[in-house]
Amino acid sequence: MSGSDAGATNSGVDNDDALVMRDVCHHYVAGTPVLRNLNVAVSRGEIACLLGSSGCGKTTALRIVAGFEAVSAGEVYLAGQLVGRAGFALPPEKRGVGMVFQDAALFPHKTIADNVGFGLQRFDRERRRARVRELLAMVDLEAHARKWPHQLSGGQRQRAALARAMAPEPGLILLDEPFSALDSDLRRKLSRDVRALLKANGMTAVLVTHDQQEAFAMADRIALMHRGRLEQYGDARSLYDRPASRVVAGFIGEGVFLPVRREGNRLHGPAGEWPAPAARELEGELEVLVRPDEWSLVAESDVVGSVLDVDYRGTGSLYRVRLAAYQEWPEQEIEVYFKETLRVGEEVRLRLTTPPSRIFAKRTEATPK
Ligand SMILES: Nc1ncnc2c1ncn2[C@@H]1O[C@H](COP(=O)(O)OP(=O)(O)OP(=O)(O)O)[C@@H](O)[C@H]1O
Repeated sequence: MSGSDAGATNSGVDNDDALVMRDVCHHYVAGTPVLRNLNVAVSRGEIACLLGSSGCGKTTALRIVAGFEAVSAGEVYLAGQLVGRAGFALPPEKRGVGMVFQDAALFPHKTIADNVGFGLQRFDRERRRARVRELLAMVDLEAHARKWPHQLSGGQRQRAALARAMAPEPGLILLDEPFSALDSDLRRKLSRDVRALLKANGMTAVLVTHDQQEAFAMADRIALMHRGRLEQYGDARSLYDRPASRVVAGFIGEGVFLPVRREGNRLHGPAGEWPAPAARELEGELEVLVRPDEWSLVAESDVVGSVLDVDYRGTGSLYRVRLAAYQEWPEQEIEVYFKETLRVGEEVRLRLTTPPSRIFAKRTEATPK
């Protein structure tokens, strides 16, 4: 494909989508795929997040969108325009994409104001000054306009980097682990602030992080990646409540997998028995995900456990409990969350408040983690 194809649009791509990654594949080393048929679309004004553990390919995906890496197969569209496919990659500077990196990457020998104004060369002097002032006010750094980057705190530098990326009003902002160098309180605050700023300015953004809390705090939709594949793409609630796979269930939130067995229309396990779901493909040896807040303490129950340890959480505590053998099921460790105070070693009687709904085929040695 020639560079002149860069302006081509594709009728199959929704023009409301700021970004479409369609069946994107990538490898650095032949035979070792890093991205496998990745499909992600981001609507205009939306904040999306690529979430996953280290090495799952999220930074590679972001670099492909920015134009720093080419795809091996598949296509990338920005605002309906084809910008990447095998053998063709529109250069980064022609993509209208702003970037914020983990370490801010401000120019060390430019003031904060000059950093923010860097992408505004096409503006005349007065307009540029006014826009820089507006942006510095937006990220609450007016008082620091004449300082050098090393004179700012980490959080201030990230805000300056965001202002620099937003200055030319790009169609898309990419944020690569932007808060990972900051302490957890500041991360939380900055995630909220940055989301509010992006939303107030109608910006579209893609965030990369391995931190679920950050993804939940910032993103409208989260693409959970694992080993180069997309496991699920949806809002935080759907990932938490309705994980599409065991990988998602294990990555998002707390909880343990308990073994269960289907017998006819009943599920049997170490914490009782329940009606089985209709899905017939879930047969034989299965596992259910049980969240810590899905247990209740009861006076009467055959499900008995003893408290192993306590993680105090302020409004309540997360307890690790060892269930005694129940019917033919051996001992199991579970996590339970209660407001009640329990002592280590105390015996507890438990019941699941609702029948388990997140049911998966049991993982075997051959199943990827
Ligand atoms: N330039 C490169 N050359 C060869 N292999 C690479 C290169 N960059 C990344 N990889 C490999 O590609 C895979 C995906 O890396 P990538 O950085 O995209 O993952 P990630 O999910 O962003 O991880 P992290 O959270 O640790 O940054 C990893 O196995 C990594 O070792």
